Amino acid sequence: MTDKPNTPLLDQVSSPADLRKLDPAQLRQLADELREEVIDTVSVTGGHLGAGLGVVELTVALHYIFDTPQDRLIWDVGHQCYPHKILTERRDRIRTLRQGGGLSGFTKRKESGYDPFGAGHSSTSISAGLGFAVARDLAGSENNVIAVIGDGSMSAGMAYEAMNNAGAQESRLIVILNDNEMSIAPPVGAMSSYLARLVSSRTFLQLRDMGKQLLRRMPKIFHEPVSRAEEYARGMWTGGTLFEELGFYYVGPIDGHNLDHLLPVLKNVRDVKDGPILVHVVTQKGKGYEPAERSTDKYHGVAKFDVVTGAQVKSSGKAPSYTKVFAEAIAKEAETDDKIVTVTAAMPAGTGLDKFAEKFPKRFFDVGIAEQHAVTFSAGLAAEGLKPFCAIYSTFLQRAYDQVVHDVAIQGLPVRFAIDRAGIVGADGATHAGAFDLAYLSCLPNMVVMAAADEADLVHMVATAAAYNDGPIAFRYPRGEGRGVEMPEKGEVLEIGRGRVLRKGSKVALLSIGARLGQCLMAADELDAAGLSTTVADARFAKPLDRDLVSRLAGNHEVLIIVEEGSVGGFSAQVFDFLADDGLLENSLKVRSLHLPDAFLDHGNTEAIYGEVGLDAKGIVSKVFEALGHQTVSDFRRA
Ligand SMILES: Cc1ncc(C[n+]2csc(CCOP(=O)(O)OP(=O)(O)O)c2C)c(N)n1
Ligand SMILES: CC(=O)[C@@H](O)[C@H](O)COP(=O)(O)O
Ligand SMILES: [Mg+2]
Repeated sequence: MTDKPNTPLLDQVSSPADLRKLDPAQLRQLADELREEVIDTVSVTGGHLGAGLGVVELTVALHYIFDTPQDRLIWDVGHQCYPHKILTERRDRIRTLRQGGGLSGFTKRKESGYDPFGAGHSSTSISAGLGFAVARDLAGSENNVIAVIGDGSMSAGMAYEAMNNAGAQESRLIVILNDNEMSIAPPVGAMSSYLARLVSSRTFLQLRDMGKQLLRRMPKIFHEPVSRAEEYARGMWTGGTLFEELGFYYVGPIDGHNLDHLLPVLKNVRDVKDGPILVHVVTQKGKGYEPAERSTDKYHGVAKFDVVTGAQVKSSGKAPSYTKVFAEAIAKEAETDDKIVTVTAAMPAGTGLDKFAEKFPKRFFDVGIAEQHAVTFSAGLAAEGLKPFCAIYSTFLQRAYDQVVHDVAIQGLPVRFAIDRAGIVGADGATHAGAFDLAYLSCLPNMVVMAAADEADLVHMVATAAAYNDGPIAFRYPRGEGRGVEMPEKGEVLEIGRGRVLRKGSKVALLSIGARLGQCLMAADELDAAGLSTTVADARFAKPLDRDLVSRLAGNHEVLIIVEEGSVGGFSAQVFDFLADDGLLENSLKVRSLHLPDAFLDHGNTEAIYGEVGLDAKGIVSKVFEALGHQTVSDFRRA
C-alpha cells in the first residue's frame, strides 16, 4: 500500500490484511496514530486505558507478523485489547465501547473472528492457548497460537497449571509475557521480583551457554546471514530461567515499544516449529499519554476524561460508595479488635482496602491475582484465631469456589467474605457481573450470607461479621454509590438470621434482599397510591432464612414478591423451598420472584439494565399487577 500524503495511515488500515501491506518503516507512524485513537476513544467512553496504551506496538507487530485470524491471538484478561479491536475491523464501532449494544471492553468470541477466546477474568490465556494448539495438532493444521499475558496475571495459579502442562507437551505455543511491572496496583509477590531481576540481569554469557541448545530449534536465525535487527533478536536468546525449567524456550527480555526489535524477534519465533516458547516483552503501562504515565495506577481504568489535562469526570457523589463505606467500617472495627486482618487478591483500591493498608500495614495482605490462595490463606489465618476479612469481588470469588467449600465451609472456619460488586456492574458486562454469589453461597452448609440493603446496613454487617466467630460469614454489596441514607456512628451487631419490616401493609408484601430495597420502597408508594396496601420487608440474611418473617408475609398477604439482584437459584429459590416445605403454597397466596434472568447480561448502563430485567420500581409494580392477573395499573383500576 502506498502512503497517501496527509492521509493518516490508520485510515488506510481497517484490518490486519491492510496492515500487512504496509512497509515496516511505516509501522512507527501507524502505532502513533493508533495510540492517539485509543486515547481519544477512551476519553469519550471511559474504560481500560493504561494497559492498551502499553501494548500498541506489540499489537501492531503481532498482527503484522502473524496471519491473524488464522493464527490465533489470545489476550489475557482482554482489558488491553482496544488497539487490537481498532486494527481488526472494529474501528467504526470503537466509540460504542462498553455502552449498551456496543463493543465489549474485553475480547469476545461472538463479537469478532479476531477474538478466538473471550476473557475478562485473568490468567486463562495460556490454558486456552494450549487447548487451541493441541486441537490444531490433532487436526494436522499449521497455524500459530499466541497467548499474551501480563506480569500481574502471571501470579495466578492457572498460569502455572498451564505452563506446567504446556512445558511437558510437544505442542507449538507462543506465550508473550507482557511485563510492565504493574498489575492494577504495583504487582506483589516473588514472581514479580523474579521478573524484575530477570530484566535487570540479562547477560551475553547466558546466551552463549544456551546457543547450542537453541540451535536445534532455531536453525534460521543461527544459520542464515542476519540483518542488524535480527542480530539484535539473536542477542536476546538467553537461558536458565524459571520458564526454561518449566520446559519453555525463553526469549528476552525485549523492548516492547521498539518495533525494530519486536518485528524480527516475533518473525523468528513464528518460524520455530515445535515446543512452547515464551517471549518476555518489557513495556510501560500508560505509555505515550503523560497523565497516565505519571499517575500511580497508570490510568488502569478511567471515567471519561479531558484529553489535554487528563482530568476525569467525577461521579455525582451524592452518597458514598459501598466500597468506601466498607473500607471505613472495617478500619474502624480494626481499631478496637487487633485480631482483624484483611486480604485482597490484587484489588487493594477496588475493594477499598488500600485505605486499611495505610492504617494497618502489617494486618493487610495483597496476595496478587490469586483468589483461590486468598481464600485458603484466610482459612489458615482463621484457624489460628485471627479474624480475616477476605474482600473479593463476587465475580472473582467464583474462581475460589472449591476453596470456599472445602477449606472454609466444611471446616466451619470463621472467614469473613466481603463480597463487593455483587449484582449488575454495568460497563464491564457479563464477565464481571456479580450474579451468582447468593446462589453459590446460600447452598453451603455452615455459611451465613447477608446482603446490604443500603450503606448503613453495610456498616452493621461489617460489625456483625467481626463479632461472629461460629463459622464462615459473607456479606454482599453492589458496585457504586449507596442510597444516601443516614449513617450510624457505629456498626450494630445484627441478630443472625433476622430480617426487618420497613413498612406494613395488608395486601401485597415485597420481600427484598440487598440493595434493591430502595426500589421496593418506591414501588410500595405507587402500589399504595393504587389502593394496594403494601408491606416492605428486608430479609438481610439469605442464610439462615428468617422463616418467621417469610411465614408472616405469606400468611398475611395476598401477593408476595421476592426481589433480589442475583441469579436463578439464589434467595428466591431458598424462599420458595421453604414456602413449599411448610405448606405455605397450598393456600391462595400468589408468589412471584424478581431476580436476574437465566442469561448472561451484556455490558451497558446499569439503570437501563435494571429496567430491562424488571428490577426497578416499575418492574416491581408490574410484577404485582401480573400476579393479580392485570397487565397495568389501569387494568387493575378498571377491574
Ligand atoms: C481472576 C481475576 N482477578 C482479578 C481481576 C482484576 N484485574 C483485571 S486486570 C488486573 C491486573 C492485571 O495485570 P497484568 O496482567 O499485569 O496486566 P496490565 O494491566 O498490567 O496490562 C486485575 C487484577 C481479574 N480480571 N481477574
Ligand atoms: C479488568 C478488570 O477486571 C478490572 O479492571 C475491573 O474492570 C475493575 O472493575 P471496577 O471498576 O468495578 O473496579
Ligand atoms: Mg502488568
